[in-house]
Amino acid sequence: MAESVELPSRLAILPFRNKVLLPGAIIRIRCTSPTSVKLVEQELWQREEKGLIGILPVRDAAEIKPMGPTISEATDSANQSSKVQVGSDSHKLDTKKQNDVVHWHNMGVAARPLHLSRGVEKPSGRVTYTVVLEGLCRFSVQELSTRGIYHTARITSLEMTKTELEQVEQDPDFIMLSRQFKATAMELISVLELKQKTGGRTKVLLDNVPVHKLADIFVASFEISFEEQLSMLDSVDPKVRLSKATELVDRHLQSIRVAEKITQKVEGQLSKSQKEFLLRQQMRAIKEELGDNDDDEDDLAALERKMQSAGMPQSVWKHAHRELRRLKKMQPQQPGYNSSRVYLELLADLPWQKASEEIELDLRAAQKRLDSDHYGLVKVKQRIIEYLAVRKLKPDARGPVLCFVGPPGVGKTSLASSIAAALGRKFVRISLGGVKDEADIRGHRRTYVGSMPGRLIDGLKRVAVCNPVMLLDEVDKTGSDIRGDPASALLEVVFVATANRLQPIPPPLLDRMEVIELPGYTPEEKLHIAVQHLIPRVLDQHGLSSEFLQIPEEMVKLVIQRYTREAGVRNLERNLAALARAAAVRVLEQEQVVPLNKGMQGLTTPLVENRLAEGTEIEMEVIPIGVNSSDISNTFRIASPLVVDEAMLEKVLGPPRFDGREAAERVATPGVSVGLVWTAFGGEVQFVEATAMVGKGELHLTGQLGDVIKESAQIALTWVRARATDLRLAATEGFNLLEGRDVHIHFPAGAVPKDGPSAGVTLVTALVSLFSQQRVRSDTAMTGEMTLRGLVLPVGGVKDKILAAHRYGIKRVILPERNLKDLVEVPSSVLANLEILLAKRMEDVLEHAFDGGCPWRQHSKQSFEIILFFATYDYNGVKSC
Ligand SMILES: Nc1ncnc2c1ncn2[C@@H]1O[C@H](COP(=O)(O)OP(=O)(O)OP(=O)(O)O)[C@@H](O)[C@H]1O
Repeated sequence: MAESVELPSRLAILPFRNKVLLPGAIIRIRCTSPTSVKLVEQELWQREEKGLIGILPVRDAAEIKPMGPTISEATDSANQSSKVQVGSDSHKLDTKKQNDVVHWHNMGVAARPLHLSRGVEKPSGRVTYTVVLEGLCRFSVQELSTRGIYHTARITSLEMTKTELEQVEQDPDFIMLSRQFKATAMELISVLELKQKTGGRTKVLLDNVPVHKLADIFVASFEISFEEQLSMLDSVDPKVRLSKATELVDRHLQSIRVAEKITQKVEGQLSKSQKEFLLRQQMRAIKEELGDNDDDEDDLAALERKMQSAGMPQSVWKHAHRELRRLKKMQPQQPGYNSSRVYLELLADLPWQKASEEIELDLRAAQKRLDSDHYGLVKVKQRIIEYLAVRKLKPDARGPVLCFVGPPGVGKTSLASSIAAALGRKFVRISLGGVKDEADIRGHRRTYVGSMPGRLIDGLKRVAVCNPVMLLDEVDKTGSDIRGDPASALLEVVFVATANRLQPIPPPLLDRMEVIELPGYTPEEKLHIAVQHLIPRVLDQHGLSSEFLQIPEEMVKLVIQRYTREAGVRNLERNLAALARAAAVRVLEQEQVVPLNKGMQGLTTPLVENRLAEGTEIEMEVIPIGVNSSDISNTFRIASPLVVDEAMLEKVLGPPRFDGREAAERVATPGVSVGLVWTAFGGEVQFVEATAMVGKGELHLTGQLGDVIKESAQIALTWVRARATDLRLAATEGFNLLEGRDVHIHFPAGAVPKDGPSAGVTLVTALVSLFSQQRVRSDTAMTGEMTLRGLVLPVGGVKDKILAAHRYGIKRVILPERNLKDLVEVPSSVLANLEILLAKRMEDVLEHAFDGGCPWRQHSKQSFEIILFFATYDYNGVKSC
């Protein structure tokens, strides 16, 4: 609360439109206009010693009513040195057209800042200030002029001197008025105390604060009109002020009392309406007992109207109408009434006639759209364009279902939505993941209790047009069980579908689809996708722009190498989003806060504190007056954007998740080999661990494995056992591991399920490594199937597997010889970093997989040397031995 203050002779003036700040009041304002921002910047923010500013009420010309003395000024910012004289009565110096004129009150209140914070709005970079001000004392304006783009005023303080105050306090009228005011104020406090359980500290005020100040404080704490606020401000004479305040406090008190009465009355009425509700419920029950179904009849009539206007085709209408007639004859309590009704409601809700208007298909525009949404994928885009071309020539052709197959995050869904956009149709995605019941897609039979429409119908209802592009997401994830085969329901419709793998899609469904494979991306492709598509999109989604955040290519590469190891770009996008979120926080952190030396607590009055604490504080935007905003529009821009560096990567994304040393660490002990496999996540590097223990020669397998891989493991073990002699020769200490031992093979690949034959050579290599006790090369991964005779057979998904090897930093890949032709699909940038070794027989694989070549060939080399040694010995004439 304000102690007596010395005012300077000139104050910078912040105009308040239609609002008055009274002495003792506290107000929080947000300055956004260039004038007020400049004023706060220069008068408060940049000053060491925060000064005072003047708050002057103003009002627009349109609002003019007879009021106290005013000053008028044309809002002409060009007139930088304009001076406005203050007159004695109502002064309107209308120098410009009426619209531009604002009227300044000639009396204001000096205020001091209690709290000051600076903010930068994104994405414009506009600076704003939030200031908490405390009104101190009244002043009158002698002369108003401008300083730059804001106003200043020569002022005279209207604060009473100590002697004047002492004199007033002796005045019997003043004493009487004081008593009256205090009594009313006390009454108000008691009422508030009851209502809000506060006020204890307010009572203390009554005894400690001079009563003429209390008058302002009390009036400032509740809502009164602008006119009343002005008249309170104009009450320089303490007696006038006290009598006005008493009147206003009393009125406020009465209004609280009236409000309370109304609340009580409303509460009474509420219980009455509850009573009514109960009675109505009872009445309804009685009516139902009597079979008096007026309400239901009304409802059914409404349903019929809805059905009529739904535009159903004739055949559907016939069926629906028959159903409605049946429904009308039923009693609501009858079984089947509800399901029949829900069914008809659904029929009436479906978008039978509502279609998004198909735009004339422009293939060039479609190509442009696909190109602008997706980087690369040339063949895929080409196939889509062909598909669209056929649609254009024969719009009613039941074309094939396009099925995009590929690992997660390679753009399957977004390609489908680009197709919809190119056709000008709405897009709806229906997830089929986990659907086991055919009825989930097709819908239940209506006679089934709790029957529901299927996901397709649901999708149609959701999208509300009858010709959307429907994306059947994850067709490979539908299961089939005794309740039917969900895939068979899909045969009836034409859509775009996606799947991660082809294998689980039932052949009849696959037959109707045209499969377009989307392999994973190379690191270079990921970099392009990130720079051209993901970063701009992520920045936009977070309300940022490159003015705020820049992610250099080098850093994107690090994110790709160290934080992701996926075939697609989904995690890359997530990591970029994490950086954008962190940047958004930093941008907001630039909003600096200056807590001024004198804390607010000691200064505010409990009454005003209450208002702030209860969130009812006044938050007003200070109006721009006399300002041409272009003057300073670009003054406050973010100095420099935040540029992501390695330190920020670590801070936001954590320590690197992948470091390229994994393979070396895993194969440190004999019995582990590095394979390339194909999973639902695309090509993957998978480690196979083999170990042996005392047992009956059994094979144990663990990991998420399908039947085919179990068979591969059996073949591998048989093959290795058949070469037991060679291995025995090769093994140093473990050569008898094969006999009386159980073998345990583990695929430690977490939750990635693995089936298919391509781990055959990897399994053999792990076993040979175990039995020969030799480590495999950590820089080499292999793929391929084998027969019992050790013939290495080709495998599928070569491109994806080689991309995976590249992601893991593998340098050599052993590949079945007959897969050589598949290498044409592999980007040359990847091949340039890899040594491809071809293998025809299992021995070729082993030759490449171990450092010194196939372990038993090494062994036979050693034996040969020993034999030679003996021969030499013989030669030297030790025949006698
Ligand atoms: N070639 C590309 N160019 C631009 N953006 C791409 C490209 N490939 C993928 N994206 C973006 O990567 C994100 C993931 O793609 P999308 O959701 O289409 O993957 P998906 O293949 O459908 O994955 P899922 O199998 O998990 O459904 C999207 O934001 C998509 O726009």
